[in-house]
Amino acid sequence: MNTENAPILRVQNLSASIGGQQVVEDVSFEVPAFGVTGLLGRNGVGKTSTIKAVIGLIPRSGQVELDGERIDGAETHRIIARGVGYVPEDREVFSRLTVAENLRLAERDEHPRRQLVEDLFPDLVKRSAQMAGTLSGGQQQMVSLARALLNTNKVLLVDEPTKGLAPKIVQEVAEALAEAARTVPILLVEQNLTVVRQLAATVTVLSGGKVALTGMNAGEFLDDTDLNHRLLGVHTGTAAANPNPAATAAPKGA
Ligand SMILES: Nc1ncnc2c1ncn2[C@@H]1O[C@H](COP(=O)(O)OP(=O)(O)OP(=O)(O)O)[C@@H](O)[C@H]1O
Repeated sequence: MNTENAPILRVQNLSASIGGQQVVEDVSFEVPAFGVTGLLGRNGVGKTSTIKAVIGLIPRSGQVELDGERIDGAETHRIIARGVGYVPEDREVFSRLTVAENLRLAERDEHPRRQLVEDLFPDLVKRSAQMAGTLSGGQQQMVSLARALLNTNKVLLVDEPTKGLAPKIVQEVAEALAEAARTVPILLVEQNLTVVRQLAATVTVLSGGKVALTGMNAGEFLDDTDLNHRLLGVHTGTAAANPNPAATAAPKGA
């Protein structure tokens, strides 16, 4: 049970390799039990790999505690069942199933939170009979988020939810995440710094597979032009700037 101020997720000395190459090196950080925590860094620094290592999708060493209990020895499906919701970068909807079928397949709890999901995503209710593969990128992102929110999770790991979406849809996804964060703490990998500023209380920043800073107030980080330039490669002041221009330059299907 989470006691006040105890982190919901504690990652210590996490290392992971892909194809024999170390992509996460001795990473330690905590995710508070409330609100949104940003996991930031330039392209290729190991953000996705860190999330995958936390849930055992890639081989890892080190210690991961969920709500005070070790999960680093467990298999991915058991970690998910213990309350770690995962919203992957590429959304991974079942394109040949309907929206309703995608959601039903994700239901794990005896009493899935259908009402919450319907309230958050009214558009998905209207589209429940539509094949998920024919949805826009933004709508697929909503399906992906909705699937994670149907179950009662202790924490959600959300990987680049606004990537490739048009600005208006980015805002819709951000608002859905803000609502979701009222019910579950979120670790958010996000390149869009406007979204980070809007949602995150604190940030951990990776650089070259290692932690460059952790637990810093998000607003203070984003206001620090030098830090932003050094760690993200962006000049802020224009905190709306995106360190990965491709992420907003080419909205796909949104
Ligand atoms: N399947 C893979 N095979 C080989 N190398 C990989 C694979 N996936 C990731 N990597 C490498 O691991 C490193 C970390 O990648 P990762 O996707 O974790 O970074 P990231 O910070 O999430 O990047 P991005 O912001 O571009 O998604 C990179 O050098 C990448 O090239």
